[in-house]
Amino acid sequence: MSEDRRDERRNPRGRQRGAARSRGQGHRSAQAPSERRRRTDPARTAAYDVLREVDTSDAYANLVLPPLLRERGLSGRDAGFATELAYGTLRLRGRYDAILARCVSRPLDRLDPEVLDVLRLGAHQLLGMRVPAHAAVSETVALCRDRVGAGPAQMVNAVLRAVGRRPLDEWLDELRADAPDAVTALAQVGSHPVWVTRALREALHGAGRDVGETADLLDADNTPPRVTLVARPGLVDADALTDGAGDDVHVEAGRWAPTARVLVAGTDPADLPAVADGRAGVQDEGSQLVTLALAAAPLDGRDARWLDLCAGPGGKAALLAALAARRDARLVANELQPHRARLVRQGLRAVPDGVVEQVRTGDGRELGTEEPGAYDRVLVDAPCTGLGALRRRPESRWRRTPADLGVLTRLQGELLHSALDAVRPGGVVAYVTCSPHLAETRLVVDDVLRRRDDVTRLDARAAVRDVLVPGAQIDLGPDDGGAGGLDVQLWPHVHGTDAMHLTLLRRG
Ligand SMILES: C[S@@+](CC[C@H](N)C(=O)[O-])C[C@H]1O[C@@H](n2cnc3c(N)ncnc32)[C@H](O)[C@@H]1O
Repeated sequence: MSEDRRDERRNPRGRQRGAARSRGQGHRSAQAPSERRRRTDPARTAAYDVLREVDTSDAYANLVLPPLLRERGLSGRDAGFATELAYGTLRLRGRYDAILARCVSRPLDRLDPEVLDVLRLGAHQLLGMRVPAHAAVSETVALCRDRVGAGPAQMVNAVLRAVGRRPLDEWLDELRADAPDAVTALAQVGSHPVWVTRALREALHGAGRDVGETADLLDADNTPPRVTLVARPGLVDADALTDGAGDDVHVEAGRWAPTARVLVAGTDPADLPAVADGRAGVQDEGSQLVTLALAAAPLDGRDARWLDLCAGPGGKAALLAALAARRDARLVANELQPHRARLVRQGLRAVPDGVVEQVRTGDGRELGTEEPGAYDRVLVDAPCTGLGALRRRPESRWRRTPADLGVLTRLQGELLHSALDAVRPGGVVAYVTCSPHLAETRLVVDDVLRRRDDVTRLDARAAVRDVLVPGAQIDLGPDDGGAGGLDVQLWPHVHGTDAMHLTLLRRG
């Protein structure tokens, strides 16, 4: 640790902790050595503070952590440690709670939330990071004394020693053996809520895949994705994406989308000039694929006016606009939330003048009535549970509830109806969700189709295959001849993308 960092370690009276001790001039308190308040590690403290903020303010960890690291001057290895500790603990919280419940004498929901978060942080250091057991326990006990108080420190010490007595594999075997059923076992080991685990298992089955893949899917959700960039066609050549960036920035081609490049070295994507000026952006490869597929879907007649019905924050709108520019088409981007509509405008800044007809703020459910039959291609990237992007937001799986589904599926159905009214006869609508949940994907589409006789389902798989990197062989699941054989469902554990769903529909 640098001298600068040591200088920041001051006790509440402004005294520097640790420095006096390292000079051998430590003031001895009247407390026994084991009770003496220890210095606390700033990286662990930062991770703890993030967990508390996420718990008490419903904050997103990935918005809380970076400014907190900056504010406290944490960088390099300390910042990396704090990040892995905070995000890893949030992701694997369900697994650790199942293990901790075996080491704590009372139910976990009777512990103070602050103490439970300290225990989770200790469990992640012991079982999920390569922190030596003695350091994991003693540093976490010190954190407990500093942030929560001396009272629970002894209990934290005893519980963490019990957790550290066995390796992770043994704990997981025990969870599997003792779980009341297979879904609970998967949920505990894979650290997902039981209802989410069940829904993902059903979604795999619904897509014709083996439910035995569920554990791999949960594992993939527990693995932070690499940063994927989109080179917006006509605005920047994908092979020139890193031009003007430092020598330490390296990208490699995406697996599926010709527009995709994966950041394999270098840090902040915003350091790339093409990203800074909007010719490129950060975008999951699955999002790129479904957008490219909508633009490529076969269409007879006019192809001049495209609509993005739910555009905020604008990743797909920017790709659509770049594609529209090359085809002399114009794009209207609609978004309900004014602040997200502003983000859409910002995301479209590199698109040539005249291509974006309008960024409008409004309820997409009304657009079909306001502008019937006015568009040739429409994207409905519907608001959804986001169960397909759990790997991006460490805490999100614990926030969603099954009750969210009822509200969302009604909205999704209404937006799809509106889109089908807004497209001209012969035009194409893409229904997209970043969730594989059957209630949000196939069931929404089937329900809308049952109520209308002017819509046919198109072969979305063929449209996706048409836009792939030349030579790429994509496994889109078995062709069962039904809707599952036409729709596309991508998976993190199979494709390395978010679990995006795509249905393509033609009106008339
Ligand atoms: C999944 S996000 C779209 C992501 C976007 N296509 C992208 O790639 O950046 C769904 C968006 O729909 C918006 N939304 C929610 N209800 C809406 C409504 N009734 N009409 C239009 N947009 C709505 C949300 O505010 C959110 O920005």
